[in-house]
Amino acid sequence: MPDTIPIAAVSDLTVRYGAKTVLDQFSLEIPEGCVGLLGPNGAGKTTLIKTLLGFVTPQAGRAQVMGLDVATQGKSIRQKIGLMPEQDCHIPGMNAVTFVAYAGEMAGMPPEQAIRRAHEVLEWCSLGEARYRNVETYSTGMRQRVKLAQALVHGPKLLFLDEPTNGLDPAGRDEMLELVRDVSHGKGLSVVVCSHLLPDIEKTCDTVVVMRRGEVVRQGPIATLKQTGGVQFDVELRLFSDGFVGAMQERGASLVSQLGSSCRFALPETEPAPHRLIFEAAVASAAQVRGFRPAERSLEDVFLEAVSG
Ligand SMILES: Nc1ncnc2c1ncn2[C@@H]1O[C@H](COP(=O)(O)OP(=O)(O)OP(=O)(O)O)[C@@H](O)[C@H]1O
Repeated sequence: MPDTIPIAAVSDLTVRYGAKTVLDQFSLEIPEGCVGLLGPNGAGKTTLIKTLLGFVTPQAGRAQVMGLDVATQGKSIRQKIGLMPEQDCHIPGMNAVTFVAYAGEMAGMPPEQAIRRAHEVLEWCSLGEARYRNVETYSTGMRQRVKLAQALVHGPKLLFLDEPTNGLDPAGRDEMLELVRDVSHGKGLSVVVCSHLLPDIEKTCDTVVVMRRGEVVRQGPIATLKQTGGVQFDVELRLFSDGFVGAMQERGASLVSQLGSSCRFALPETEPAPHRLIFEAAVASAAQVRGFRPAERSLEDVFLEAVSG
């Protein structure tokens, strides 16, 4: 369970579309901070977000966002959150500043305040110079940034971003990820990012929730999920040495992988002092060890393991 206060919590939630059950007695606490919501297509991520926003009515269970009940306080929730949807959401014929200010008014801001904030937030999204242009004339990168601006204009405490880097080139993607990181780590907002791009999640999020077929199959801080439990170590040798591998094996370790002079070993789970074992093997085989550290799995490994189980 997360050790921070949940920004959203659902318990025993069941959501069906007709005869199709998408979430079945689903429970989850989303911690504060920047959280990645991952899962294969059809896992139920969008349905969960729609339910949290009060757009989909569950058949059973409870859901709360920032302490507000989704069933009875949907409007208050929508005024306190920002949503950057996956699909375009601009209004044809409207320029960016008018559109973003309109989004602010829809969230309950007085018109003058909404227009002032629209200018500020468009400037922050690097759209200051283009703010009087119709959004239809924008490039894909600019459209993504105007979607972020409309989600931020009313100063939400929680932001939902659905595929924020969709369709962006590498430069646009970096720019968007930097904005997301700044929002979540520099401005103190909680952010939930839905993305299929695991590197994007690693660059922006602290924790992840992995869903599969309407269930949570992994959850926790990315750094913790990537650990191999301290049982595996990466050892960097000056030169690869069969003698060193043999000496490690004699001490109960096994070679997991090798790339050039880098070797990954699985150590006995009961090994109390991995560093001593590595030094002893180096001395016994006259190999030069340049460094070693507990091995980490990639987020992709964590994800694949979670969704294939
Ligand atoms: N309005 C709807 N009516 C019927 N079925 C729906 C509806 N919306 C979603 N579904 C189905 O519910 C399941 C979960 O969909 P959902 O969009 O929540 O998944 P997702 O994890 O967000 O997927 P993706 O990554 O593809 O966006 C899918 O099988 C989808 O076809």
